Amino acid sequence: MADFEGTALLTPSEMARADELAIGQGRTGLALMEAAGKAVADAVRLNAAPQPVVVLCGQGNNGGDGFVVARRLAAAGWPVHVAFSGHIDALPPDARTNAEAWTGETLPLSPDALAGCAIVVDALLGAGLSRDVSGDMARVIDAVNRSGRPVFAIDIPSGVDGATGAVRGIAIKADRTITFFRKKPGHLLLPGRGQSGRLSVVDIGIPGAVLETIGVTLRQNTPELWSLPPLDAGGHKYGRGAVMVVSGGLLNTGAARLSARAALRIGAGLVTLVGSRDALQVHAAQVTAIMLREAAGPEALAEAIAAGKIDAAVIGPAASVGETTREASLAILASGVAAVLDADALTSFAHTPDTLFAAIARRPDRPVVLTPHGGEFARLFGRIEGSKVDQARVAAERSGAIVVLKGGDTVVAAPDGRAVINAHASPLLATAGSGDVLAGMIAGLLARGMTGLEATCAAVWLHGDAALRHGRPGLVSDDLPDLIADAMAAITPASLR
Ligand SMILES: NC(=O)C1=CN([C@@H]2O[C@H](COP(=O)(O)OP(=O)(O)OC[C@H]3O[C@@H](n4cnc5c(N)ncnc54)[C@H](O)[C@@H]3O)[C@@H](O)[C@H]2O)[C@@H](O)CC1
Ligand SMILES: [K+]
Repeated sequence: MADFEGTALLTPSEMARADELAIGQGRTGLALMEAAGKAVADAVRLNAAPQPVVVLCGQGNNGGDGFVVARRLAAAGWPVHVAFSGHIDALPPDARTNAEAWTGETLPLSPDALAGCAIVVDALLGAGLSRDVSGDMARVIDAVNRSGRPVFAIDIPSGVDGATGAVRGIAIKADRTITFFRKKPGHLLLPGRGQSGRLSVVDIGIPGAVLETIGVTLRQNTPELWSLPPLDAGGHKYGRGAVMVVSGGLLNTGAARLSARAALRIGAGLVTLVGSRDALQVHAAQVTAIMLREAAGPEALAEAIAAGKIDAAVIGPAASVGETTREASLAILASGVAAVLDADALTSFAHTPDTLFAAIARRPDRPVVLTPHGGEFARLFGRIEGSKVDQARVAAERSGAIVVLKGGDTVVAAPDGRAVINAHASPLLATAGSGDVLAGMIAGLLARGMTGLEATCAAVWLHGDAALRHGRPGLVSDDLPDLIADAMAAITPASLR
Protein backbone atom coordinates (compact mmCIF):
# COMPACT_ATOMS: atom_id res chain seq x y z
CA MET A 1 0.00 0.00 0.00
CA ALA A 2 1.32 3.42 -0.96
CA ASP A 3 2.65 5.24 2.04
CA PHE A 4 1.16 8.65 1.45
CA GLU A 5 1.76 10.54 4.68
CA GLY A 6 -1.10 13.00 4.17
CA THR A 7 -3.55 10.24 4.88
CA ALA A 8 -2.05 9.39 8.28
CA LEU A 9 -4.32 9.63 11.31
CA LEU A 10 -2.86 10.29 14.74
CA THR A 11 -4.35 9.17 18.03
CA PRO A 12 -4.17 11.77 20.81
CA SER A 13 -1.10 10.10 22.31
CA GLU A 14 0.62 9.93 18.91
CA MET A 15 -0.20 13.61 18.40
CA ALA A 16 1.33 14.45 21.77
CA ARG A 17 4.42 12.54 20.63
CA ALA A 18 4.46 14.51 17.35
CA ASP A 19 4.40 17.76 19.38
CA GLU A 20 7.22 16.44 21.57
CA LEU A 21 9.33 15.36 18.58
CA ALA A 22 8.81 18.73 16.89
CA ILE A 23 9.87 20.47 20.09
CA GLY A 24 12.91 18.17 20.27
CA GLN A 25 13.83 19.34 16.78
CA GLY A 26 13.99 22.99 17.71
CA ARG A 27 10.37 24.15 17.58
CA THR A 28 9.04 25.65 20.79
CA GLY A 29 5.70 24.72 22.30
CA LEU A 30 4.83 28.41 22.33
CA ALA A 31 5.50 28.74 18.61
CA LEU A 32 3.30 25.71 17.88
CA MET A 33 0.54 27.17 20.04
CA GLU A 34 0.84 30.56 18.38
CA ALA A 35 0.59 28.91 14.94
CA ALA A 36 -2.43 26.89 16.07
CA GLY A 37 -4.22 29.93 17.50
CA LYS A 38 -3.36 32.03 14.46
CA ALA A 39 -4.84 29.40 12.12
CA VAL A 40 -8.10 29.37 14.07
CA ALA A 41 -8.31 33.17 14.30
CA ASP A 42 -7.67 33.36 10.54
CA ALA A 43 -10.43 30.82 9.90
CA VAL A 44 -12.90 32.87 11.96
CA ARG A 45 -11.90 36.08 10.18
CA LEU A 46 -12.17 34.46 6.75
CA ASN A 47 -15.61 33.08 7.41
CA ALA A 48 -17.38 35.98 9.12
CA ALA A 49 -17.50 39.74 9.38
CA PRO A 50 -16.38 41.25 12.71
CA GLN A 51 -18.97 40.49 15.40
CA PRO A 52 -18.91 39.63 19.09
CA VAL A 53 -17.04 36.39 19.85
CA VAL A 54 -16.79 34.35 23.02
CA VAL A 55 -13.79 32.05 23.38
CA LEU A 56 -14.46 29.22 25.83
CA CYS A 57 -11.14 28.23 27.37
CA GLY A 58 -10.42 25.03 29.28
CA GLN A 59 -7.59 24.18 31.62
CA GLY A 60 -5.09 22.67 29.21
CA ASN A 61 -3.21 23.60 26.06
CA ASN A 62 -6.43 23.61 24.03
CA GLY A 63 -7.44 26.52 26.26
CA GLY A 64 -4.00 28.02 25.60
CA ASP A 65 -4.80 28.03 21.87
CA GLY A 66 -8.07 29.75 22.78
CA PHE A 67 -6.25 32.62 24.51
CA VAL A 68 -4.16 33.09 21.35
CA VAL A 69 -7.33 33.23 19.24
CA ALA A 70 -8.88 35.81 21.62
CA ARG A 71 -5.76 38.01 21.51
CA ARG A 72 -5.49 37.85 17.73
CA LEU A 73 -9.18 38.55 17.05
CA ALA A 74 -9.12 41.45 19.51
CA ALA A 75 -5.99 42.82 17.83
CA ALA A 76 -7.89 42.70 14.54
CA GLY A 77 -10.58 44.87 16.09
CA TRP A 78 -13.18 42.19 16.88
CA PRO A 79 -15.22 42.45 20.10
CA VAL A 80 -14.02 39.40 22.07
CA HIS A 81 -14.36 38.04 25.56
CA VAL A 82 -13.04 34.86 27.13
CA ALA A 83 -14.94 32.47 29.40
CA PHE A 84 -12.57 30.65 31.75
CA SER A 85 -13.04 29.23 35.22
CA GLY A 86 -9.71 27.72 36.09
CA HIS A 87 -6.70 29.11 37.87
CA ILE A 88 -4.18 30.66 35.55
CA ASP A 89 -1.42 29.27 37.78
CA ALA A 90 -2.66 25.72 37.18
CA LEU A 91 -2.40 25.97 33.38
CA PRO A 92 0.44 24.19 31.59
CA PRO A 93 3.32 26.66 30.94
CA ASP A 94 2.57 27.68 27.32
CA ALA A 95 -1.14 28.05 28.00
CA ARG A 96 -0.34 30.09 31.09
CA THR A 97 1.90 32.43 29.09
CA ASN A 98 -0.94 33.06 26.65
CA ALA A 99 -3.54 33.47 29.40
CA GLU A 100 -1.30 36.08 31.04
CA ALA A 101 -0.92 37.86 27.71
CA TRP A 102 -4.72 38.19 27.38
CA THR A 103 -5.70 41.67 28.50
CA GLY A 104 -9.36 41.65 27.49
CA GLU A 105 -12.44 40.72 29.50
CA THR A 106 -12.66 37.26 31.13
CA LEU A 107 -15.98 35.96 32.47
CA PRO A 108 -16.58 32.82 34.52
CA LEU A 109 -17.32 29.75 32.43
CA SER A 110 -21.12 29.52 32.52
CA PRO A 111 -24.02 29.69 30.06
CA ASP A 112 -24.28 33.43 30.94
CA ALA A 113 -20.96 34.00 29.17
CA LEU A 114 -22.71 33.39 25.85
CA ALA A 115 -24.90 36.47 26.23
CA GLY A 116 -24.42 39.03 23.49
CA CYS A 117 -21.97 36.99 21.43
CA ALA A 118 -22.59 35.94 17.84
CA ILE A 119 -19.80 33.36 17.38
CA VAL A 120 -18.40 30.73 19.74
CA VAL A 121 -14.82 29.48 19.71
CA ASP A 122 -14.52 26.16 21.53
CA ALA A 123 -11.18 25.77 23.30
CA LEU A 124 -12.43 23.73 26.23
CA LEU A 125 -10.82 20.35 25.61
CA GLY A 126 -8.49 18.74 23.10
CA ALA A 127 -8.63 15.23 21.71
CA GLY A 128 -7.25 13.29 24.69
CA LEU A 129 -10.03 13.23 27.28
CA SER A 130 -9.29 11.65 30.62
CA ARG A 131 -12.93 11.39 31.73
CA ASP A 132 -16.50 12.17 30.71
CA VAL A 133 -17.54 15.81 30.59
CA SER A 134 -19.67 16.92 33.54
CA GLY A 135 -20.52 19.88 35.76
CA ASP A 136 -20.13 23.49 34.56
CA MET A 137 -18.41 22.45 31.37
CA ALA A 138 -21.31 20.15 30.44
CA ARG A 139 -23.79 22.94 31.14
CA VAL A 140 -21.89 25.37 28.94
CA ILE A 141 -21.62 22.84 26.10
CA ASP A 142 -25.34 22.17 26.31
CA ALA A 143 -26.05 25.92 26.19
CA VAL A 144 -23.75 26.38 23.18
CA ASN A 145 -25.45 23.54 21.30
CA ARG A 146 -28.89 24.96 22.05
CA SER A 147 -27.86 28.50 21.13
CA GLY A 148 -27.70 27.85 17.40
CA ARG A 149 -24.66 30.14 17.12
CA PRO A 150 -21.87 29.15 14.75
CA VAL A 151 -19.11 27.27 16.57
CA PHE A 152 -15.44 27.02 15.59
CA ALA A 153 -13.87 24.11 17.46
CA ILE A 154 -10.14 24.12 18.11
CA ASP A 155 -8.59 20.75 17.31
CA ILE A 156 -11.75 18.72 18.01
CA PRO A 157 -15.22 19.52 19.33
CA SER A 158 -14.82 19.40 23.11
CA GLY A 159 -16.26 16.20 24.53
CA VAL A 160 -15.43 14.10 21.46
CA ASP A 161 -12.83 11.45 22.22
CA GLY A 162 -10.11 11.87 19.60
CA ALA A 163 -9.15 8.21 19.68
CA THR A 164 -12.61 6.68 19.35
CA GLY A 165 -15.01 9.35 18.08
CA ALA A 166 -17.23 8.73 21.12
CA VAL A 167 -19.12 11.56 22.76
CA ARG A 168 -17.95 11.46 26.37
CA GLY A 169 -21.10 12.59 28.19
CA ILE A 170 -21.79 15.61 26.00
CA ALA A 171 -19.87 17.27 23.18
CA ILE A 172 -19.83 20.52 21.26
CA LYS A 173 -21.60 20.37 17.91
CA ALA A 174 -19.26 22.42 15.73
CA ASP A 175 -19.79 24.05 12.36
CA ARG A 176 -16.07 24.14 11.69
CA THR A 177 -13.20 22.25 13.29
CA ILE A 178 -9.62 23.28 12.75
CA THR A 179 -7.14 20.60 13.67
CA PHE A 180 -3.37 20.58 13.51
CA PHE A 181 -0.81 18.56 11.53
CA ARG A 182 -2.99 15.51 10.83
CA LYS A 183 -6.59 14.42 11.45
CA LYS A 184 -7.40 12.29 14.47
CA PRO A 185 -9.50 9.06 14.32
CA GLY A 186 -12.26 10.83 16.28
CA HIS A 187 -12.78 13.26 13.39
CA LEU A 188 -13.75 10.37 11.10
CA LEU A 189 -15.33 7.79 13.39
CA LEU A 190 -18.98 8.27 14.31
CA PRO A 191 -20.44 10.09 16.13
CA GLY A 192 -17.36 12.36 16.27
CA ARG A 193 -17.46 12.98 12.53
CA GLY A 194 -20.98 14.36 12.83
CA GLN A 195 -19.94 16.68 15.68
CA SER A 196 -16.98 18.13 13.78
CA GLY A 197 -18.75 19.99 10.96
CA ARG A 198 -16.40 21.09 8.19
CA LEU A 199 -12.93 19.88 9.10
CA SER A 200 -9.69 21.53 8.07
CA VAL A 201 -6.15 20.48 8.85
CA VAL A 202 -3.48 23.14 9.21
CA ASP A 203 0.28 22.99 9.28
CA ILE A 204 1.68 24.45 12.51
CA GLY A 205 5.31 23.66 11.78
CA ILE A 206 5.56 20.01 12.83
CA PRO A 207 7.87 18.25 10.34
CA GLY A 208 6.18 15.43 8.38
CA ALA A 209 9.20 13.22 9.11
CA VAL A 210 8.02 12.67 12.69
CA LEU A 211 5.35 10.33 11.27
CA GLU A 212 8.03 7.79 10.47
CA THR A 213 9.43 7.93 13.98
CA ILE A 214 5.95 7.47 15.40
CA GLY A 215 5.26 4.54 13.04
CA VAL A 216 1.73 5.47 12.04
CA THR A 217 -0.42 2.48 11.05
CA LEU A 218 -3.84 4.13 10.74
CA ARG A 219 -4.89 6.06 7.66
CA GLN A 220 -7.87 7.70 6.06
CA ASN A 221 -9.19 5.94 2.97
CA THR A 222 -8.49 8.09 -0.08
CA PRO A 223 -7.47 7.20 -3.64
CA GLU A 224 -3.91 8.13 -2.70
CA LEU A 225 -3.69 4.87 -0.75
CA TRP A 226 -4.21 2.54 -3.73
CA SER A 227 -4.36 2.53 -7.49
CA LEU A 228 -6.65 0.61 -9.80
CA PRO A 229 -4.76 -1.71 -12.15
CA PRO A 230 -4.39 -0.17 -15.61
CA LEU A 231 -6.09 -1.93 -18.51
CA ASP A 232 -3.67 -3.65 -20.82
CA ALA A 233 -4.12 -2.71 -24.50
CA GLY A 234 -3.42 -6.29 -25.53
CA GLY A 235 -5.31 -7.81 -22.64
CA HIS A 236 -8.01 -10.48 -22.79
CA LYS A 237 -10.83 -11.25 -20.40
CA TYR A 238 -8.95 -13.94 -18.49
CA GLY A 239 -6.17 -11.46 -17.83
CA ARG A 240 -8.68 -9.28 -16.00
CA GLY A 241 -9.59 -12.05 -13.62
CA ALA A 242 -12.52 -14.38 -13.09
CA VAL A 243 -14.97 -14.10 -10.20
CA MET A 244 -17.38 -16.70 -8.90
CA VAL A 245 -20.40 -15.74 -6.80
CA VAL A 246 -22.26 -18.44 -4.89
CA SER A 247 -26.01 -18.00 -5.26
CA GLY A 248 -28.72 -18.42 -2.66
CA GLY A 249 -31.62 -20.77 -3.38
CA LEU A 250 -34.64 -20.38 -5.65
CA LEU A 251 -36.26 -17.59 -3.66
CA ASN A 252 -33.00 -15.88 -2.62
CA THR A 253 -31.11 -15.11 -5.80
CA GLY A 254 -31.11 -11.28 -5.87
CA ALA A 255 -28.25 -10.70 -3.42
CA ALA A 256 -25.77 -12.86 -5.35
CA ARG A 257 -26.82 -11.16 -8.58
CA LEU A 258 -26.02 -7.76 -7.06
CA SER A 259 -22.56 -9.03 -6.13
CA ALA A 260 -22.01 -10.51 -9.56
CA ARG A 261 -23.06 -7.31 -11.37
CA ALA A 262 -20.76 -5.25 -9.16
CA ALA A 263 -17.82 -7.59 -9.75
CA LEU A 264 -18.28 -7.34 -13.51
CA ARG A 265 -18.80 -3.58 -13.47
CA ILE A 266 -15.64 -2.97 -11.44
CA GLY A 267 -13.65 -4.72 -14.11
CA ALA A 268 -13.40 -8.46 -13.59
CA GLY A 269 -13.09 -10.12 -17.00
CA LEU A 270 -15.56 -12.92 -16.30
CA VAL A 271 -18.16 -13.44 -13.60
CA THR A 272 -20.01 -16.69 -12.96
CA LEU A 273 -22.97 -17.28 -10.68
CA VAL A 274 -23.01 -20.80 -9.31
CA GLY A 275 -25.85 -22.58 -7.54
CA SER A 276 -28.70 -25.02 -7.86
CA ARG A 277 -30.49 -25.48 -11.17
CA ASP A 278 -33.71 -23.83 -9.98
CA ALA A 279 -31.81 -20.78 -8.69
CA LEU A 280 -29.93 -20.52 -11.98
CA GLN A 281 -33.21 -20.50 -13.88
CA VAL A 282 -34.17 -17.33 -12.03
CA HIS A 283 -30.77 -15.79 -12.76
CA ALA A 284 -31.05 -16.80 -16.42
CA ALA A 285 -34.09 -14.58 -16.77
CA GLN A 286 -32.15 -11.61 -15.38
CA VAL A 287 -28.54 -11.62 -16.54
CA THR A 288 -26.73 -11.41 -19.85
CA ALA A 289 -22.97 -10.88 -19.54
CA ILE A 290 -22.82 -12.91 -16.32
CA MET A 291 -22.34 -16.64 -16.78
CA LEU A 292 -24.16 -19.42 -14.94
CA ARG A 293 -22.90 -22.78 -13.78
CA GLU A 294 -24.73 -25.43 -11.86
CA ALA A 295 -22.88 -26.53 -8.74
CA ALA A 296 -24.48 -27.85 -5.60
CA GLY A 297 -22.30 -29.00 -2.71
CA PRO A 298 -18.67 -28.41 -1.82
CA GLU A 299 -17.15 -30.83 -4.36
CA ALA A 300 -19.07 -29.30 -7.22
CA LEU A 301 -17.94 -25.85 -6.09
CA ALA A 302 -14.30 -26.93 -6.07
CA GLU A 303 -14.76 -28.29 -9.60
CA ALA A 304 -16.39 -25.05 -10.74
CA ILE A 305 -13.45 -23.06 -9.35
CA ALA A 306 -10.96 -25.23 -11.22
CA ALA A 307 -12.97 -25.36 -14.45
CA GLY A 308 -13.65 -21.60 -14.46
CA LYS A 309 -10.03 -20.67 -13.67
CA ILE A 310 -11.53 -18.61 -10.87
CA ASP A 311 -9.36 -15.96 -9.19
CA ALA A 312 -11.77 -14.70 -6.52
CA ALA A 313 -14.99 -15.98 -4.99
CA VAL A 314 -17.83 -14.41 -3.03
CA ILE A 315 -19.97 -16.40 -0.67
CA GLY A 316 -22.58 -15.23 1.80
CA PRO A 317 -25.12 -12.90 0.19
CA ALA A 318 -28.48 -14.59 0.93
CA ALA A 319 -26.62 -17.91 0.98
CA SER A 320 -28.61 -19.17 4.03
CA VAL A 321 -27.13 -19.80 7.45
CA GLY A 322 -25.99 -23.30 8.30
CA GLU A 323 -23.96 -26.29 7.34
CA THR A 324 -24.36 -25.99 3.56
CA THR A 325 -22.91 -22.48 3.52
CA ARG A 326 -20.24 -23.44 6.06
CA GLU A 327 -19.07 -26.38 3.94
CA ALA A 328 -19.18 -24.31 0.77
CA SER A 329 -17.12 -21.57 2.43
CA LEU A 330 -14.55 -24.11 3.57
CA ALA A 331 -14.37 -25.54 0.04
CA ILE A 332 -13.69 -22.07 -1.36
CA LEU A 333 -11.01 -21.41 1.25
CA ALA A 334 -9.41 -24.80 0.59
CA SER A 335 -9.27 -24.08 -3.14
CA GLY A 336 -6.87 -21.22 -2.48
CA VAL A 337 -8.70 -18.53 -4.49
CA ALA A 338 -9.00 -15.02 -3.07
CA ALA A 339 -12.19 -15.09 -1.04
CA VAL A 340 -14.79 -12.63 0.22
CA LEU A 341 -16.98 -13.99 3.00
CA ASP A 342 -20.03 -11.86 3.65
CA ALA A 343 -23.39 -11.99 5.45
CA ASP A 344 -24.66 -15.59 5.93
CA ALA A 345 -21.19 -17.05 5.39
CA LEU A 346 -20.04 -15.15 8.49
CA THR A 347 -23.06 -16.05 10.58
CA SER A 348 -22.67 -19.71 9.58
CA PHE A 349 -19.46 -19.76 11.64
CA ALA A 350 -20.95 -17.99 14.67
CA HIS A 351 -20.62 -21.14 16.79
CA THR A 352 -17.39 -22.38 15.22
CA PRO A 353 -15.26 -19.31 14.48
CA ASP A 354 -12.05 -21.24 15.10
CA THR A 355 -12.89 -23.61 12.24
CA LEU A 356 -13.06 -20.59 9.93
CA PHE A 357 -9.87 -19.03 11.28
CA ALA A 358 -7.99 -22.34 10.95
CA ALA A 359 -9.11 -22.67 7.32
CA ILE A 360 -7.88 -19.13 6.64
CA ALA A 361 -4.55 -19.89 8.33
CA ARG A 362 -3.98 -22.87 6.01
CA ARG A 363 -3.77 -20.53 2.99
CA PRO A 364 -1.65 -17.57 4.01
CA ASP A 365 -0.69 -16.51 0.49
CA ARG A 366 -4.06 -15.47 -0.92
CA PRO A 367 -6.26 -12.83 0.68
CA VAL A 368 -9.46 -13.55 2.58
CA VAL A 369 -11.77 -10.61 3.26
CA LEU A 370 -14.53 -10.76 5.88
CA THR A 371 -17.19 -8.05 5.53
CA PRO A 372 -19.35 -8.01 8.68
CA HIS A 373 -21.71 -5.28 9.78
CA GLY A 374 -21.87 -4.72 13.54
CA GLY A 375 -24.29 -7.61 14.24
CA GLU A 376 -22.39 -10.15 12.16
CA PHE A 377 -19.14 -8.95 13.72
CA ALA A 378 -20.46 -9.55 17.24
CA ARG A 379 -21.74 -13.00 16.29
CA LEU A 380 -18.38 -14.05 14.87
CA PHE A 381 -15.92 -12.32 17.21
CA GLY A 382 -17.94 -11.77 20.39
CA ARG A 383 -17.46 -8.57 22.33
CA ILE A 384 -14.14 -6.80 21.73
CA GLU A 385 -13.26 -3.72 23.78
CA GLY A 386 -12.02 -0.44 22.37
CA SER A 387 -12.73 1.82 19.43
CA LYS A 388 -14.07 0.55 16.13
CA VAL A 389 -10.47 0.58 14.88
CA ASP A 390 -9.29 -1.47 17.87
CA GLN A 391 -12.10 -3.96 17.34
CA ALA A 392 -11.39 -4.41 13.63
CA ARG A 393 -7.67 -4.80 14.32
CA VAL A 394 -8.19 -7.48 16.96
CA ALA A 395 -10.59 -9.32 14.65
CA ALA A 396 -8.15 -9.16 11.72
CA GLU A 397 -5.32 -10.49 13.84
CA ARG A 398 -7.46 -13.26 15.32
CA SER A 399 -8.94 -14.38 12.00
CA GLY A 400 -5.92 -13.85 9.76
CA ALA A 401 -8.26 -12.08 7.31
CA ILE A 402 -8.79 -8.54 6.20
CA VAL A 403 -11.77 -7.37 8.21
CA VAL A 404 -14.19 -4.76 6.91
CA LEU A 405 -16.24 -3.56 9.87
CA LYS A 406 -19.01 -1.80 8.02
CA GLY A 407 -21.10 1.26 8.83
CA GLY A 408 -21.12 4.97 8.10
CA ASP A 409 -17.51 4.90 9.30
CA THR A 410 -16.31 1.61 7.83
CA VAL A 411 -12.98 0.42 9.20
CA VAL A 412 -10.74 -1.92 7.21
CA ALA A 413 -8.03 -3.74 9.18
CA ALA A 414 -5.32 -6.15 8.08
CA PRO A 415 -3.81 -8.91 10.23
CA ASP A 416 -0.48 -7.01 10.35
CA GLY A 417 -2.10 -4.08 12.20
CA ARG A 418 -2.54 -1.64 9.32
CA ALA A 419 -5.98 -0.06 9.43
CA VAL A 420 -7.95 2.43 7.39
CA ILE A 421 -11.05 4.49 8.22
CA ASN A 422 -13.43 5.34 5.39
CA ALA A 423 -15.42 8.55 5.68
CA HIS A 424 -16.20 8.76 1.95
CA ALA A 425 -19.71 7.39 2.18
CA SER A 426 -23.34 8.33 2.14
CA PRO A 427 -26.18 7.44 4.51
CA LEU A 428 -27.99 6.31 1.35
CA LEU A 429 -25.88 3.15 1.57
CA ALA A 430 -27.99 1.94 4.49
CA THR A 431 -30.27 0.05 2.11
CA ALA A 432 -30.92 -3.63 1.44
CA GLY A 433 -28.30 -5.19 -0.82
CA SER A 434 -25.67 -2.48 -0.46
CA GLY A 435 -23.32 -4.91 1.30
CA ASP A 436 -23.81 -7.50 -1.45
CA VAL A 437 -22.64 -4.92 -3.98
CA LEU A 438 -19.58 -4.14 -1.86
CA ALA A 439 -18.65 -7.83 -1.57
CA GLY A 440 -18.78 -8.14 -5.37
CA MET A 441 -16.68 -5.01 -5.83
CA ILE A 442 -13.98 -6.32 -3.50
CA ALA A 443 -13.91 -9.67 -5.30
CA GLY A 444 -13.73 -7.93 -8.68
CA LEU A 445 -10.67 -5.95 -7.65
CA LEU A 446 -9.04 -8.99 -6.04
CA ALA A 447 -9.56 -10.87 -9.30
CA ARG A 448 -7.93 -7.98 -11.15
CA GLY A 449 -4.82 -8.67 -9.10
CA MET A 450 -4.87 -5.97 -6.44
CA THR A 451 -3.53 -6.94 -3.02
CA GLY A 452 -6.05 -7.71 -0.29
CA LEU A 453 -5.89 -4.43 1.61
CA GLU A 454 -5.70 -2.24 -1.50
CA ALA A 455 -8.58 -4.01 -3.24
CA THR A 456 -10.71 -3.74 -0.13
CA CYS A 457 -9.98 -0.07 0.52
CA ALA A 458 -10.52 0.81 -3.14
CA ALA A 459 -13.85 -1.04 -3.21
CA VAL A 460 -15.04 0.59 0.01
CA TRP A 461 -14.14 4.05 -1.31
CA LEU A 462 -15.69 3.49 -4.75
CA HIS A 463 -18.83 2.06 -3.14
CA GLY A 464 -19.15 5.26 -1.08
CA ASP A 465 -18.36 7.37 -4.12
CA ALA A 466 -21.04 5.62 -6.19
CA ALA A 467 -23.66 6.47 -3.56
CA LEU A 468 -22.44 10.07 -3.29
CA ARG A 469 -22.73 10.33 -7.06
CA HIS A 470 -26.39 9.30 -6.88
CA GLY A 471 -26.69 12.49 -4.82
CA ARG A 472 -30.40 12.41 -4.08
CA PRO A 473 -32.84 10.29 -2.09
CA GLY A 474 -34.15 7.06 -3.52
CA LEU A 475 -30.94 5.09 -4.05
CA VAL A 476 -31.55 1.34 -4.25
CA SER A 477 -28.77 -1.21 -4.42
CA ASP A 478 -29.66 -2.10 -8.02
CA ASP A 479 -28.50 1.45 -8.94
CA LEU A 480 -25.04 1.04 -7.42
CA PRO A 481 -23.31 -1.21 -9.96
CA ASP A 482 -24.16 1.25 -12.73
CA LEU A 483 -22.63 4.14 -10.79
CA ILE A 484 -19.29 2.35 -10.39
CA ALA A 485 -18.13 3.26 -13.89
CA ASP A 486 -18.31 7.01 -13.22
CA ALA A 487 -16.72 6.57 -9.80
CA MET A 488 -13.77 4.77 -11.40
CA ALA A 489 -13.52 7.18 -14.31
CA ALA A 490 -13.15 10.12 -11.95
CA ILE A 491 -9.94 8.70 -10.47
CA THR A 492 -8.49 7.10 -13.58
CA PRO A 493 -6.38 9.18 -15.98
CA ALA A 494 -8.03 9.24 -19.40
CA SER A 495 -5.03 7.47 -20.98
CA LEU A 496 -5.62 4.41 -18.79
CA ARG A 497 -9.39 4.06 -19.15
N1 LIG B 1 2.79 21.73 22.51
C1 LIG B 1 1.63 21.18 22.43
O1 LIG B 1 1.41 20.15 23.05
C2 LIG B 1 0.57 21.80 21.59
C3 LIG B 1 -0.75 21.62 21.93
N2 LIG B 1 -1.73 22.21 21.26
C4 LIG B 1 -3.10 22.22 21.79
O2 LIG B 1 -3.12 21.50 22.99
C5 LIG B 1 -4.21 20.62 23.01
C6 LIG B 1 -3.89 19.44 23.87
O3 LIG B 1 -3.55 19.97 25.12
P1 LIG B 1 -3.66 19.16 26.45
O4 LIG B 1 -2.94 17.89 26.31
O5 LIG B 1 -3.23 20.09 27.53
O6 LIG B 1 -5.18 18.77 26.55
P2 LIG B 1 -6.46 19.64 26.96
O7 LIG B 1 -6.37 21.02 26.52
O8 LIG B 1 -7.63 18.83 26.59
O9 LIG B 1 -6.40 19.72 28.55
C7 LIG B 1 -6.19 18.63 29.34
C8 LIG B 1 -6.73 19.00 30.71
O10 LIG B 1 -8.12 18.81 30.70
C9 LIG B 1 -8.48 17.92 31.71
N3 LIG B 1 -9.58 17.10 31.23
C10 LIG B 1 -9.51 15.99 30.48
N4 LIG B 1 -10.75 15.51 30.24
C11 LIG B 1 -11.61 16.34 30.88
C12 LIG B 1 -13.01 16.37 31.04
N5 LIG B 1 -13.76 15.43 30.46
N6 LIG B 1 -13.56 17.36 31.75
C13 LIG B 1 -12.80 18.30 32.30
N7 LIG B 1 -11.46 18.33 32.21
C14 LIG B 1 -10.86 17.35 31.51
C15 LIG B 1 -7.25 17.14 32.03
O11 LIG B 1 -7.31 16.69 33.34
C16 LIG B 1 -6.17 18.17 31.80
O12 LIG B 1 -6.05 18.99 32.92
C17 LIG B 1 -4.47 20.29 21.58
O13 LIG B 1 -5.82 19.94 21.43
C18 LIG B 1 -4.12 21.58 20.88
O14 LIG B 1 -5.27 22.39 20.83
C19 LIG B 1 -1.42 23.21 20.24
O15 LIG B 1 -1.27 24.41 20.93
C20 LIG B 1 -0.16 22.88 19.50
C21 LIG B 1 0.97 22.63 20.43
K1 LIG C 1 -11.90 21.94 21.47
